Amino acid sequence: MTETLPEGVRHLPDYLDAHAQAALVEIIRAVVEAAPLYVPTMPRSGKPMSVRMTNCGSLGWVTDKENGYRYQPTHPITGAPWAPHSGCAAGALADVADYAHPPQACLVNFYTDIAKMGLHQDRDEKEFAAPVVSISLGDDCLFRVGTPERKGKTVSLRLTSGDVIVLGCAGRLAYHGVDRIYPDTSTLLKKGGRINLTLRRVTMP
Ligand SMILES: O=C(O)CCC(=O)C(=O)O
Ligand SMILES: [Fe+2]
Repeated sequence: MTETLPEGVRHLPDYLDAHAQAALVEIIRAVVEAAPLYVPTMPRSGKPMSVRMTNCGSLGWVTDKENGYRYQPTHPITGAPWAPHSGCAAGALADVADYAHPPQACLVNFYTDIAKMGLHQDRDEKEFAAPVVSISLGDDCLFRVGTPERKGKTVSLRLTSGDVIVLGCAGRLAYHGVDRIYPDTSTLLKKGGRINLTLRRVTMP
């Protein structure tokens, strides 16, 4: 099956080899130890998301009932500053992004077998000239991506461990989401599940 992706959306299959994936998992393990995964909740409704999250970098993306979607320099539960994302895949952004400045936020999403993420735009940043770069690790998922219009046509593609998705230029505000996880499709994570790292530039340089 060949996928025709919406304009500005790039899929780089097997971008990270097995060694690079394992190294990244070790880095994420340390990130999660310092900044535990927490259950994000939706603005206003307070409905819990099925994905658990943490961040590294100078800014982290968080959400809760009271204050909604935002970036902040500290963990919402522990209050501690996020650990720097030195080495945490920041190189990937530099390599694929055609953007001169480093990412500030590295969002870590953890999906169990039943977790998913509804169709949304990444638009809490001030700088849309920088692409969003997203890395998949662990179990496969069914990723859906469309256009910057909510009702635009979408295409679905299966992402596997090591794949990278880039949302840039006309695709920077493309709607996207994760419809499902395919359990037990990777042995990278000992307890299974899927990790997604999303690297973003937040402020204007
Ligand atoms: O898990 C993914 O592949 C997408 C994550 C995402 O879209 C987000 O965190 O904004
Ligand atoms: Fe997103």
